[in-house]
Amino acid sequence: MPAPEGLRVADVTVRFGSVMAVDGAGLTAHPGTVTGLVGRDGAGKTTLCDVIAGLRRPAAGTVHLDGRDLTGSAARVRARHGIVRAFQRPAARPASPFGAPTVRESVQAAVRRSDPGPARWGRRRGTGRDSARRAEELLARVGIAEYADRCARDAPPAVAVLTQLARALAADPAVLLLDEAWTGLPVRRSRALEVLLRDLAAEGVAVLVACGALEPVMGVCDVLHVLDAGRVIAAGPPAEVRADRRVRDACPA
Ligand SMILES: Nc1ncnc2c1ncn2[C@@H]1O[C@H](COP(=O)(O)OP(=O)(O)OP(=O)(O)O)[C@@H](O)[C@H]1O
Repeated sequence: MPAPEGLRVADVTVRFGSVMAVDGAGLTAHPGTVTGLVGRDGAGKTTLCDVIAGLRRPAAGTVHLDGRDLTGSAARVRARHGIVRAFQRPAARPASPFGAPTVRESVQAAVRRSDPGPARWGRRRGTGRDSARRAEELLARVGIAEYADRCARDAPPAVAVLTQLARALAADPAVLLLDEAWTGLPVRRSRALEVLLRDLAAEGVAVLVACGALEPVMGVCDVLHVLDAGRVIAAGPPAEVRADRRVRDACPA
């Protein structure tokens, strides 16, 4: 059987009024690799990630996963096929009569919600382990087990980012999208995050990380795509991309 192709995004265009946020951009993210999407503030990274996750409809462009055209699919359908986005911050929710959830409850809720569905039968999860145990594994995996009983809303920024990552991992992603995951992480946490992303890639996940600067992702990515004003101006191995003069002009180190 041929190896799965992973994520293929082509010719995506998104306009906000007169602003061309993404201008014919494309990228690939293969299983077993960590791919970086780098560009300065406003380059179009978040908008392109939104398009990939199905949270924003582009004016043009296509999104394929393993050869399957998901361009017109809703976010929940893409998630069932394995395209999972880790958000930077928890989504704002109305106050619950049961009080704000703890970090553990937040991850448990994601585990319970992540029914693989027929599209993904045969993938790793779905062994019948209970959600509580799975949540504990995920908390330990992202390194926040000691914060499990803290209120998720009041957790330190680094713990909030890692809680969102644990929630995304609960869905057993084939493609994991991380937007600005390094923001606010202390050095110890960023090193651990790098190791975790490499481990996920080694398990066959296609990891796609968006970052506002080159240096934080140089050591962890196999391939970088650099966005400038919505266009991909360079793509390739990190060292090659960093040496490109257009990249030095367009992207903070
Ligand atoms: N909802 C929106 N309405 C209008 N303009 C928007 C909207 N979202 C993004 N933009 C504009 O689109 C362009 C790309 O924004 P985007 O957030 O995708 O860039 P980015 O590379 O993720 O930057 P940042 O790291 O600052 O989020 C910017 O000019 C931004 O101001």
